[in-house]
Amino acid sequence: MAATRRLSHSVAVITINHPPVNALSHSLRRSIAKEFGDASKDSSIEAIVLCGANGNFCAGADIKEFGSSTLDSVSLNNINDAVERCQKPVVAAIEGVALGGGLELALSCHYRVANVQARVGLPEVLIGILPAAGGTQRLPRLIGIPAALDMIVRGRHVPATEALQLGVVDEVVKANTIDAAIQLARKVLGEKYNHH
Ligand SMILES: CCCCCCC/C=C/C(=O)SCCNC(=O)CCNC(=O)[C@H](O)C(C)(C)COP(=O)(O)OP(=O)(O)OC[C@H]1O[C@@H](n2cnc3c(N)ncnc32)[C@H](O)[C@@H]1OP(=O)(O)O
Repeated sequence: MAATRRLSHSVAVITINHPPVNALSHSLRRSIAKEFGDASKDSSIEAIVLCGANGNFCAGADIKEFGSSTLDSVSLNNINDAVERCQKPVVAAIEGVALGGGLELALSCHYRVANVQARVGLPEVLIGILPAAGGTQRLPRLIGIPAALDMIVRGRHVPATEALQLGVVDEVVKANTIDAAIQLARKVLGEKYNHH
């Protein structure tokens, strides 16, 4: 399990890979933190796309590690804060599911592109915990308190088209989600340079 990084022109594409659903195990979190930190510091990289392997963005915290002491040593909160604070545009490319900590990671990105088949949600309530990696703050800021509360207290999976209407994602595409995310990142970069 690892996060891997490739370059598309000046956009780093970081792929989260922990089959089958890219659950955020301790070792995956450590790998994401390393790849993201390196990409943030690399002056040849102008923007970052985060995506998942195996047809999913990320199903959230690794439930199988709950109760183990590895939970906090590389916290998802620290990763999310670093993503949010990044000076380079960061775009999440969401395929399959972005659930729990997976959606919280995507919410920390500056933009989100989802495949039309994707689903997003904060199902923590269904297993008796809270979206404790920023979801209770970032989601209401993005879509308003009533809609965010509805998602948080029901824990339902929201289809991509509804997520677009709610404002959880910025764009929905039928195919080539990662390419669309790269394009959005390049568009944002173009706008940045046009303003200077
Ligand atoms: C204690 C404080 C911690 C703070 C953490 C910060 C806050 C974040 C919390 C969270 O993220 S909690 C987790 C939230 N996510 C979920 O609850 C998702 C649960 N999973 C599902 O809804 C479904 O599994 C799925 C992802 C929609 C996939 O469904 P599908 O029907 O396609 O496959 P399944 O047979 O259900 O699952 C396949 C396989 O994957 C394993 N798995 C699924 N989710 C997780 C997970 N979050 N962690 C670890 N493993 C997961 C599932 O157990 C199956 O494994 P096997 O049985 O095949 O070994």
